[in-house]
Amino acid sequence: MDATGALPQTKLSASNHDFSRSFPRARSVVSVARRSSVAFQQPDKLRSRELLVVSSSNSANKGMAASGGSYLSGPVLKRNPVGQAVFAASVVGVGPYCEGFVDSHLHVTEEKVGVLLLNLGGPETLNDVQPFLYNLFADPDIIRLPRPFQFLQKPLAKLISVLRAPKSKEGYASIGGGSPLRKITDEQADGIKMALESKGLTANIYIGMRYWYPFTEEAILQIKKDKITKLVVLPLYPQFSISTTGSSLRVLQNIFSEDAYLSRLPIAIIQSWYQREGYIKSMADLIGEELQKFAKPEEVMIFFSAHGVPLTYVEDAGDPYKDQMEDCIYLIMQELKARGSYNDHTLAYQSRVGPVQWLKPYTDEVLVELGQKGVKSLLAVPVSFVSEHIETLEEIDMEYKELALESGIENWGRVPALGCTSSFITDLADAVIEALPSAKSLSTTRSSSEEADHDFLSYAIKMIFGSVLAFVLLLSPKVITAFRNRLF
Ligand SMILES: C=CC1=C(C)c2cc3[nH]c(cc4nc(cc5[nH]c(cc1n2)c(C)c5CCC(=O)O)C(CCC(=O)O)=C4C)c(C)c3C=C
Ligand SMILES: [Fe+2]
Repeated sequence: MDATGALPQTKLSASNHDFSRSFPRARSVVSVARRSSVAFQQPDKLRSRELLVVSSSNSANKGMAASGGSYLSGPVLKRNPVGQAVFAASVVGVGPYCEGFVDSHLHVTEEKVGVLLLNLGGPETLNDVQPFLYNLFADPDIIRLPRPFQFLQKPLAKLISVLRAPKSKEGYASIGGGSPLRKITDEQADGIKMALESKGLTANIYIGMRYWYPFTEEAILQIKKDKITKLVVLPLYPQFSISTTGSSLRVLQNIFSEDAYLSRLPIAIIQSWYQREGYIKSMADLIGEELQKFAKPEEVMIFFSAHGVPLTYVEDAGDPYKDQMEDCIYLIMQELKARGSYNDHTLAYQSRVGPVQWLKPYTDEVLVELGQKGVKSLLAVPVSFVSEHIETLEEIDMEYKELALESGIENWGRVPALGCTSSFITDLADAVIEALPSAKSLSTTRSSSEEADHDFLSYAIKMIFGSVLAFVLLLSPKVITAFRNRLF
């Protein structure tokens, strides 16, 4: 932290615009996870047999990689010559309950599984608001300056954070003086730990926030101290966006690539999980419950409101966020239909910041339109985030509700964020267990560096054109006025 309370930025790599390319294996994690929803091999049966341990030889690992991470054709099982000392329940290689392995010299080593939950973080007091905003705006995945202007990132972050702080503070003051995010994430972490334990996996759970305590950097230090031997990274965002999961993964990439221990640590990254059955069903449960609170549930318009991103993220940078969001809504609506609910629904994007265009339609505009069209009952569903936070508690519950009622909507409801809903937490635990066998160290994924170099060239060309455009735009008085109106 510097004097402003801001987190020192980690060094950026040349491939910083697209972390997922540097982790080509990570892309397949979700699909592997889905394919391998085959149950876990019954640990109890194995417990009663002779002890089995896995050879951690490279050939076994290669076999696993070649098979797309499927643990059924993965590591070679061996009888353990030093069995008595090993973990009786070890089912490594036939299931995800990785508890122990034998290294190439037949030393018994304990597998220590870690789960790193990535989240945004939020100011805990009103004094935290400005430094929190500084950290957010200093993130090159939040304000994407063309490369030649990146030296302006921190001064700009300082300026915007100072100017925006009063408005943000008002918002945080109205929800009790700070963000509830840390408390809720702590509870989710405890829930996941317990759910994993009930499924036979003991794991340390770490929380890594991007913009406030406990910072991702702190979590990684702890992971090192604890000598974790396998790590699953689980962002608490159902859908992937460059601005959220992408940004957090880039922090990880920067730290991991410069640390010998971390670059060898087998790691599985769950990049998005909105399509998991457990998540979709949990969302449908919550929506179904709230619908029942209306006098005529079938007449209620289901209004999905997602956090927006600037349009350029999707159109120029290839952010999959919009596609994933639409897919997510489709899956939730399918689930509701399967349960006999055929409500109308719509999706809009909220919380835009700054003078640029964001994903449309905008939540506030759609609410007004719906009211004018005669919609009388509306159920707001926050869908891009799984905890209550300022944008549910203040923006939706206060601002949008007021706007909706003013616009002619008479019956308003809001679905709570998933928080610690047990079916949801259980599903996240399942996601961890399913991802574990595909954990692979960063050092073995280095072959992607050539790809990154190539990307860098095309990125540099785009940035040169982008910088000229941005320069012209930044000097335009109209833009400056718009900026002032929107931000401050
Ligand atoms: C999927 C969720 C989120 C996306 C996408 C996202 C993008 C994004 N956000 C900003 C600017 C701000 N976000 C702020 C708070 C905030 N953002 C998210 C989630 C997403 N952001 C959450 C959960 C929170 C709240 C945390 C809390 O304290 O409860 C804020 C601060 C609040 C405010 O002043 O309005 C800003 C600013 C941008 C620019 C962006 C994409 C580029
Ligand atoms: Fe945000």
